[in-house]
Amino acid sequence: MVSIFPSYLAPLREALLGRAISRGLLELTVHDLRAWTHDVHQAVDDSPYGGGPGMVMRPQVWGDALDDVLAGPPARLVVPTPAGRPFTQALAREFSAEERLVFACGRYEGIDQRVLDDAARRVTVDEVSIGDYVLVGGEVAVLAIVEAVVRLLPGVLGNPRSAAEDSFSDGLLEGPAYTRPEVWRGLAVPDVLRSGNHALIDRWRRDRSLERTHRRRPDLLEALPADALDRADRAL
Ligand SMILES: Nc1cc(-c2cccs2)n[nH]1
Repeated sequence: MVSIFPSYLAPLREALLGRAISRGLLELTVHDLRAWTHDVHQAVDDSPYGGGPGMVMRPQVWGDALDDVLAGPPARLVVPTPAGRPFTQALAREFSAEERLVFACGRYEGIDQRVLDDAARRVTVDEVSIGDYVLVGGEVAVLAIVEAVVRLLPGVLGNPRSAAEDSFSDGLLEGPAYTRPEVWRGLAVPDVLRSGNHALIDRWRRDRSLERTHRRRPDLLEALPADALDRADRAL
């Protein structure tokens, strides 16, 4: 990763991801973009051509940084931006199959477009958005993207079934989950979950997923392939 706030990416070395690094399941290197500045002020941005608010990140600095960081084994350049294509679970899976990913953390007003155009001459460049809202910099987006990608790597999650069964894997939202105690503040766990009848439990869970998806994300239902819903699903 390349960022002007390298410490913003420190959380990637905590907990699950930290353990994956120490277990050699992945390698993480954070570079300070200012290492590639040449002036005494270490300027990384400048006013936008054509006027307008904010600053744009300078091509020379980014160009030199990416020349160095993209050198070595082939990599895919991921650039978080509100103007990017949506980052989805499918894209997370695609990224998790890559040998190497390089993340460029820019500021909201963006990196000079020529940096991405020049990089696209050598590597695949993915401008991705983690949602329709505006952050100040790309670092938070990189934290989210890296967590979504790394959890899919073999051996990272304790239980591989989790990644296979989490929300979006079957195209539906995850339904409600419960654990002990059976009754808490007068609220009881649905009886079916304590019935031991796993066919019934699976059906109930599927129904809750369909219900929740229909209510909260009807767009996901529309996007499902025709054969994804069986007769029992459609009866819901
Ligand atoms: N989805 C999304 C990305 C971003 C930013 C990336 C870089 C600076 S701001 N905001 N929102």
